[in-house]
Amino acid sequence: MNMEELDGFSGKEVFGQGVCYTYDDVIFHPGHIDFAAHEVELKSKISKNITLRTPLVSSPMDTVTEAGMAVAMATVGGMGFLHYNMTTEDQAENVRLVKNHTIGFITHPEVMPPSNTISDIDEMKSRRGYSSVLVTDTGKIGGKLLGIVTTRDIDLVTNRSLTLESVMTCDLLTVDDTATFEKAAEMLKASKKGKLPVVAADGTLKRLATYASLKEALLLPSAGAPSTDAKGRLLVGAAVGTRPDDKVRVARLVEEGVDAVILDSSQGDSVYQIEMIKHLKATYPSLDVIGGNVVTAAQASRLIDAGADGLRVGMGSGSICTTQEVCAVGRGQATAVYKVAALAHSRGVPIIADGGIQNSGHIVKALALGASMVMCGSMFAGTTEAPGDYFFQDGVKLKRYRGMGSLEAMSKGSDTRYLSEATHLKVAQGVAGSVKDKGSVLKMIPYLMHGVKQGFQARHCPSTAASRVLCHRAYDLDVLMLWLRSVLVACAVSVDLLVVDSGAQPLAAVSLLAADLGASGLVKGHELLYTGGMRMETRSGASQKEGGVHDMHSYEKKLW
Ligand SMILES: NC(=O)C1=CN([C@@H]2O[C@H](COP(=O)(O)OP(=O)(O)OC[C@H]3O[C@@H](n4cnc5c(N)ncnc54)[C@H](O)[C@@H]3O)[C@@H](O)[C@H]2O)C=CC1
Ligand SMILES: O=c1[nH]c(=O)c2[nH+]cn([C@@H]3O[C@H](COP(=O)(O)O)[C@@H](O)[C@H]3O)c2[nH]1
Ligand SMILES: [K+]
Repeated sequence: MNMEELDGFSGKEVFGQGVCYTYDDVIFHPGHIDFAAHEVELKSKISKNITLRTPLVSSPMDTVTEAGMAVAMATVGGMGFLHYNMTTEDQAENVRLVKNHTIGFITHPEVMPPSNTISDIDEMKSRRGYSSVLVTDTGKIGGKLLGIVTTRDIDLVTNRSLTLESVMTCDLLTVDDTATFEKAAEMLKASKKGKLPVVAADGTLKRLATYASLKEALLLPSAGAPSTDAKGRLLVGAAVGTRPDDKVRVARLVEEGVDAVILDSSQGDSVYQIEMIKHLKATYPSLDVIGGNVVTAAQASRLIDAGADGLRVGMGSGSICTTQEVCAVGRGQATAVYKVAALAHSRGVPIIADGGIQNSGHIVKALALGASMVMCGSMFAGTTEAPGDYFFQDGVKLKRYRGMGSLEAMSKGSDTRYLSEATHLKVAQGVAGSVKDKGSVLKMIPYLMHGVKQGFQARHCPSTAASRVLCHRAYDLDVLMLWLRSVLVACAVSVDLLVVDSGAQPLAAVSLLAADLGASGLVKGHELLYTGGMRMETRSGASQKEGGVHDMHSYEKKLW
């Protein structure tokens, strides 16, 4: 029995044909299931020194990741990367907000000064959806707390030009800022109030606990532990550029405690980026620096040589990207991930598959093809946590989503990056548009991850298989040998017991070495990939069509 008798093809065969493929072009063969989906462990590295429980990160785009998204991503075990289409001080402030966040509290509630009017709240409600505000002397968080205005204070008031000072409730139940989440939850429950401002000893407003935020924290669908640093603060990353000013920017972000930076470029293999990586690694040895974007082994190799702790892979695959159309460079994303991962794996550097993710199947494919982490833009755009206000168009609730290389994003702040120094011409490499409201990422991600676990279960990438004996009974010896071969390929170096009974119903038992114990499903998946045990094929146009919904008069696609 040899490899040729296994059905399908290895990654090396599929991606070595002179054609580049994307996620929808490839499909994996299922394996044999002998463990439950929830046993699949997806913890994985984003860079050499940072491991996340959920292998998902949000893209540094100005319609995707600011502090609110970064907090939510870290809350569910992933991580957010703050965009840098804002001043250094604003970005540093965003890092600070994430680092100071306590799960279950709202770190930046809506606050107004007492001189504002009820109509200001009406305007905020139509824009942001919130209908209560806290009133402080400065109109900001950190000011002295004076009162609260909720719907009950203003619903029946016809004169909307009255000041908040004249309608606010001043007799407030508050909690001091040293209180734990549990204490705040107890107080809210006992008081039956909806809002509990957190104040310092000097009466200044620190944050807010609400019935809804506590309920969310308590009832999240098995979110598990958040991503935290050594001090227990949420992890946060940030994007920066490769201009001289960006060195000053990184210095400020490091001061605020940023955990990793991404050098944000469509073509990371440049002298500018190599110089920046060397500078950052020499100046901040404990800061993880992620280079990119790259799509070839040669590009990856140069950035790894310069000292990159991780790499971001993808060029033109993003939903809002027009780089392949405008510049004629890029690569099909499945091929890019496979090729860069194969090189980076051999050098011990994790890679992030960036862009083109439309569903949980694409996440499975990215991870199974060698990525350790997946970065999404459009998937998380339009969620509650994404920056920007909701608006209605043709009765549909939408939020803006745009490429960082779109004219709209460039004119917001990154002009200097795009103006060709000699000609001062702007050429867009992305589009601006909108996406539908998707609710909260706190709800979306647990479902997405369960889909991914089912994918790894079907593909047979157990995280705990190493701790058990695998048994298989087959109706003939040939089929049994095929099964055995696939197990041996998957676990090539860790078998310590092998029994084959070739009786009427042949049976094989394999006991795997405990040395592998604790290896995640992802590590197992990569082992399968590089030993040829991950079997796959490309899909014809017709088979892709068959793989989607077809021949229905009408249907509703609901994932959870
Ligand atoms: N992943 C993808 O497929 C793509 C992503 N994007 C996104 O758009 C944004 C901008 O990407 P880019 O235009 O590639 O940004 P970039 O900042 O890397 O490059 C802009 C221009 O500035 C030049 N440059 C950079 N550092 C320099 C230095 N120190 N001195 C002189 N010139 C320097 C670059 O060579 C390039 O011509 C990023 O957010 C990126 O993620 C844009 C296109 C494609
Ligand atoms: O060609 C491009 N022009 C742009 O303007 C642009 N903006 C972002 N990106 C990249 O797309 C990724 C997000 O892709 P998705 O929406 O498919 O998740 C992001 O993570 C980026 O890698 C761009 N690419
Ligand atoms: K594209």
